[in-house]
Amino acid sequence: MFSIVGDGFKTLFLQMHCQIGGGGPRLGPNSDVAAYRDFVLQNQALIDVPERGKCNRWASELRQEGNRLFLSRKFDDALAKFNESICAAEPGTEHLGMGFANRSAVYYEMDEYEYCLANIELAKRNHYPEKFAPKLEARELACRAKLDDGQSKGTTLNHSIGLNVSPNPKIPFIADGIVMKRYPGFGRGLAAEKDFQPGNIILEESPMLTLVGSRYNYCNNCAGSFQGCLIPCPGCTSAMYCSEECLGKDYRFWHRFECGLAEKLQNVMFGTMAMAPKRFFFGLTAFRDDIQEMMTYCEESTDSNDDPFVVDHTDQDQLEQFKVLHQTKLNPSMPELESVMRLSAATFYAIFMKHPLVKQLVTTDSQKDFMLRCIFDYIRKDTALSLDSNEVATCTTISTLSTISSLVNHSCDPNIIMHIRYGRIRFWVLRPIRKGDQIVASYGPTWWDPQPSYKSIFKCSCPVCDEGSNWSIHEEKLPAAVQEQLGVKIFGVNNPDIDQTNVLKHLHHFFTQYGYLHPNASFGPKLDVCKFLIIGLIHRGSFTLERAKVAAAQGLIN
Ligand SMILES: C[S@@+](CC[C@H](N)C(=O)[O-])C[C@H]1O[C@@H](n2cnc3c(N)ncnc32)[C@H](O)[C@@H]1O
Repeated sequence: MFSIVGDGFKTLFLQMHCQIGGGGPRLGPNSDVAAYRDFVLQNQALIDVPERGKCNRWASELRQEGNRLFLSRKFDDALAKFNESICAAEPGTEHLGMGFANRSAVYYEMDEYEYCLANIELAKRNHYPEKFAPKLEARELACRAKLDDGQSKGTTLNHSIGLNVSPNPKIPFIADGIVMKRYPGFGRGLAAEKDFQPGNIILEESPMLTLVGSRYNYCNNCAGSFQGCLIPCPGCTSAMYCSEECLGKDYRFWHRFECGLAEKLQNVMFGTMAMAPKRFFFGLTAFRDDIQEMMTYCEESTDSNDDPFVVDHTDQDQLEQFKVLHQTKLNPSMPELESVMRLSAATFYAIFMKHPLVKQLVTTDSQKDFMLRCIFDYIRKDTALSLDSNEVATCTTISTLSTISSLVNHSCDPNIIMHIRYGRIRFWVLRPIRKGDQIVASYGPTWWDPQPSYKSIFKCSCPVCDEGSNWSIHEEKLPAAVQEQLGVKIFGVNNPDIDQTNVLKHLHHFFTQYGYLHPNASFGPKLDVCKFLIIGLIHRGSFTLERAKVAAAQGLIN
């Protein structure tokens, strides 16, 4: 789970405990969430922080900081600073153009010429000052010369990172032959109805909702992390997007409720719990802003189907997807978080009820009560349902909520690698999956890397942790032929001259051939190698795809 906790939330939490000691209202883990709401409404002053508006002076200061980082060749940090400056710049002023131009300079130094040209274009379209135009033109010419000289980092993939097996006809982003099943001890999960082989990519889903702690490195809609292409929300300083399409979609389903409240929301954030209001407003939008209709559906359909495989995903019907997600029956037991969840729901309620649009849509007492309870219900469910990925480079956690991928359960002996980044969730088969197997990913720990510090909100029922199962690591020595093959593969992985895609192919071939010896202790490091190779391929592949998109938009390729 996400670890960011806002200062306002901490202050409110302390105040709640002081009041208990001082004879104030007793708010305990079982108190009704309405009592928490009343407490927050009485103490609103404690969480009220001002919003930061667009300001060119601030944009200029941020650009100077970015320039210093650029000169020290800290390019990623410089990009984040320039992004912050782009967000702060007042629309229609030269400060916006200057931010994009500075970003183009970073990309030139990183030998990312397509991204550089894209930013030069953005600078020109956004009032870049005439007096500096020769500098920008010189950079553009130099960039084109580099590309003409064949110095692009590449716009074609030599290894697909998309679904590479036949898709489900109604859900094109998941392999055919996968269904939802209920598993004792796990709840819902994904089951294979046919065999899958190592190397198969069996899911490539765009998350329905995302949550990212860092505003200036990721797209506010899809959580894509292509800093070089991010454009700002024209209305606030807190959201960036990887495309006009993401900007439009996010505005419609979420950002119109969040825009102008970002600082207040950040101040009361308690990790993944911030996903809940997002889900609520996504639902409200799917119900065409008709809170009464949404309320009637949510209150009357308590026994509806929670199997997302019944929904036809080809027509991208957000209402159907919302409905099936709403039906999730998960009710995790988290006694230590009960008060926090209630307080969190109440603070979100108090903040959103000040938004003019929310005030206009949510008017009666019963509608207000529904909004409060719905956000509380989603906080509880989404804490369990969200899938998280930790980004080491930016110290950020990306949380996602989706109809299909959120069904995947954890096992310390995973058969897939789950990768969440660049606006996509991918499931990549690691070791052979047989018809009837549950498809399981690791949420963190594995048998070869148990991660003692890992804390989970559930007691793990996977075969490795379940004392009743007969799962155990085989310590016996492997046959000579296998050992020899393992040795060769390790050599291949460490050798920079060998194409990693081929090494991955060999490793997959190895597991297909000798997978029956799993879980042998000697396999652990190889599974780890597979994991890193897969992550590396997705990383490079995603950048290549993005570079190709940027190049096509520039007319550099067809
Ligand atoms: C991302 S959801 C997976 C889908 C979920 N099982 C469902 O019914 O919707 C994660 C939640 O599933 C359950 N879960 C996943 N892996 C588990 C495991 N190894 N042992 C027990 N429960 C597990 C926990 O409730 C966890 O919070």
